[in-house]
Amino acid sequence: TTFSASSEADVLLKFKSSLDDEKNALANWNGGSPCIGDQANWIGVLCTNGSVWGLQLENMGLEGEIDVNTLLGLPSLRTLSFMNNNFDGPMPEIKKLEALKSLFLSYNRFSGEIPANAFEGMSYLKKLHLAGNQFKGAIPSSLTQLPRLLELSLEGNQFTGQVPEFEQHDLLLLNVSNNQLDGPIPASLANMNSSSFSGNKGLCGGPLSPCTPASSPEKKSSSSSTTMMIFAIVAGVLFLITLILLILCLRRQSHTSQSIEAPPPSNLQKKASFKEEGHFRHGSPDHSSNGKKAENFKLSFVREDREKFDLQDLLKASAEILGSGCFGSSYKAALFTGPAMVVKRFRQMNNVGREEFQEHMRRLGRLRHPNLLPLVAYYYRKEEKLLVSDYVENGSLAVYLHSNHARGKPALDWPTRLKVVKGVAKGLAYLYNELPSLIAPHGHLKSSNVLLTESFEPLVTDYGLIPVINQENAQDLMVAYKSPEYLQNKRITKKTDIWSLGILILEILTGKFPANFLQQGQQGSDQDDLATWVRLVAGEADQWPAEVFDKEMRAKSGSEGEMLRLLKIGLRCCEGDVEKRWDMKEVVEKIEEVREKDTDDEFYSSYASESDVRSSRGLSDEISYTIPI
Ligand SMILES: Nc1ncnc2c1ncn2[C@@H]1O[C@H](COP(=O)(O)OP(=O)(O)OP(=O)(O)O)[C@@H](O)[C@H]1O
Repeated sequence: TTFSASSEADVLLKFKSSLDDEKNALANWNGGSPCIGDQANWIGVLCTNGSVWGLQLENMGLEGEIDVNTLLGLPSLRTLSFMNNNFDGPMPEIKKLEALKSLFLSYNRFSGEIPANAFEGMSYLKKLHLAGNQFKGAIPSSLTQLPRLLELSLEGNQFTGQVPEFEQHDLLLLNVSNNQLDGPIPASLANMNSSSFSGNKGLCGGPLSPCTPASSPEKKSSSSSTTMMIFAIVAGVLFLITLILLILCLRRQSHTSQSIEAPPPSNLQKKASFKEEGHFRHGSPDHSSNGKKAENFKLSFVREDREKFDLQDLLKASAEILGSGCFGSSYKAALFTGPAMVVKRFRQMNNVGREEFQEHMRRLGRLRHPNLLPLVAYYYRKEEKLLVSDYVENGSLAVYLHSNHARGKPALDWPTRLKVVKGVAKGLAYLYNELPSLIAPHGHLKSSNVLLTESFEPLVTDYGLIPVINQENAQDLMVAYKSPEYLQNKRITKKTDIWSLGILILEILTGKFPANFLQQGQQGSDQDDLATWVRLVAGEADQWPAEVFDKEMRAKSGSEGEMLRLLKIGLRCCEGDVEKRWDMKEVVEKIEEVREKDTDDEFYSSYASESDVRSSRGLSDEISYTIPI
């Protein structure tokens, strides 16, 4: 049976009706066909031949029910991603979608046990990502029966029991770290990296330390009753202490809850022609009665060369939310006569007083480089700060790398990706020169902080903020604090930004989202990042590591050597040992040496196909394709 486009539209609309789309992210799911040929007309929909083959509804603040039965009406559906939303409740009954090849549910709030047979019969499933939820109980045994499984990411849940045997599998990626698993690691997984298992107190064997009699669950259960009693007493005392601390904490909170849960509405809110009250959960325009004087809305400009305006000027036109990051939301607001601006709201910025803040903003305002997005103005209030910069029409690199399908735009090709890397490296080198007093002059380099001009020149943003960010929050918020040196030694160095650049390069080349590989805010090793995955996959390939590169990246034939060279640079930047890691100067030099191949050969699109790409490509012999690990 062929399904007409209109019936797929109906299916999707029915699917949407059970979702809770508070941010109205799926606003353009209204009329027409979701797909026109291979192009998506609706956001988050992936299309092939006029049919829906995937849904990529990520970072949209979605909640509600994932109505699997309705999705059965999409016969070409092969991939589903609901990563980074707010879905909760039990694992959806996904096995009904027998033809599914990949499922990404990481970083939601799913909970409860997953039935042992939850994945039974899913003979096409290759990738299953459930990281960062609250699943508990045993790892479902049906996973071991999936004939095509390649990637299994279960980290950051509360799975208990033993790691099952994956005998018939050639898993490329396995991560069960940060759960509550115990017992020996099965022999079939013994050659996996230790980071795949770290953060489970009871696991042993394989790449971890050898199992001792005490680590065997059977032995544990036969412990003498005296040990049990001592344990019970200690647990009881601990429970009491926790209870007392909790009560004290609650008391303290009740004193401060005014400021935590309902801070006074900001001037921005009060003035808000912003209609999205939901986005200002902590206050609404209704509370704006205590009108303040206009001078309170005054922006402080850090550049002389810009026309001055006030917050009111910005807010006369309606504002549009661009997205919510770690610190708060960013809004696009248009001046009446003049360009659109972006106002980014920061809450965790009370590290320094007004004077010092002002001085630092002025320092940032003096920076000028073709690859830096200039800071234009700021607004200071004790509780929150607003930073104002130009709106960049083309949006962020993150969107180009991870949602291009949804936007119906072609994926970035190799020359463009190389140009972006070169520009970012230059911007970073400039920051290193101009802000020598900062340990990590950028501190927050990631793909959503790289904006693209019309000609795809990168503009780096959110730089130089480490000195003004609250130190107690920085660990949860900023990229520099996810580096191996911080996770291991609580140390940030002059080379920490190089690590972020390395991860960014690998993200650009692989098309993979680095946060999926990071241990979310947990103390851990440096082994869990995207670089580890690249080393693992590329190291196992004895030829050109096709699996590593983004399949969507188009390039002229013969570019492989240069692509590989950049991949190796990315890996050198991610070197866990800071001493061995390249410094800024070295990295920029190496990146500059990478050239885009200058021939008129036809474009090939072999990365777009899932079939074996090696045969379709003329590999030149002089290049070594193996990655030294
Ligand atoms: N000046 C700008 N022009 C166009 N888009 C922007 C601009 N600044 C930010 N954006 C986009 O708006 C969205 C939200 O950005 P924001 O900076 O608030 O969060 P983030 O970068 O995702 O996370 P973080 O808060 O950690 O920096 C992102 O997709 C970002 O790329």
